[in-house]
Amino acid sequence: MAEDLSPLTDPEIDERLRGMPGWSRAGDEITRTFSIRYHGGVALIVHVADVERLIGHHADIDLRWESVRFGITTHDADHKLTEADFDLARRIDGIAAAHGAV
Ligand SMILES: C[C@H](O)[C@H](O)[C@H]1CNC2=NC(N)=NC(=O)C2=N1
Repeated sequence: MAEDLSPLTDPEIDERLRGMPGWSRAGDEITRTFSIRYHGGVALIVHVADVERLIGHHADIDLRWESVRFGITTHDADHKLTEADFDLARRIDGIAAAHGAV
């Protein structure tokens, strides 16, 4: 899938985050932590991984007993933030909601 991997500017990043409650910027990645009990988190990750494989964009994922943290940046853009990161984040929000993660 041809995608625009040009790094976003700080104002563009801030503008996108304003419409994505729960997500925040940590350096050159965006991150969100969902509360969900362990086995729910495993199922959530499997679902997210399926979508990541389809879109060719992957998050760093931290699975714990009561939470799952996603961190996203674009490796191919020298680990800068691009539109692909926000696209994946929006997809994760929809999947997490379907799994009852908050
Ligand atoms: C060939 C493969 O699609 C690319 O290496 C993809 C894989 N997943 C990726 N994930 C992320 N987060 N950034 C990338 O630049 C990236 N590139």
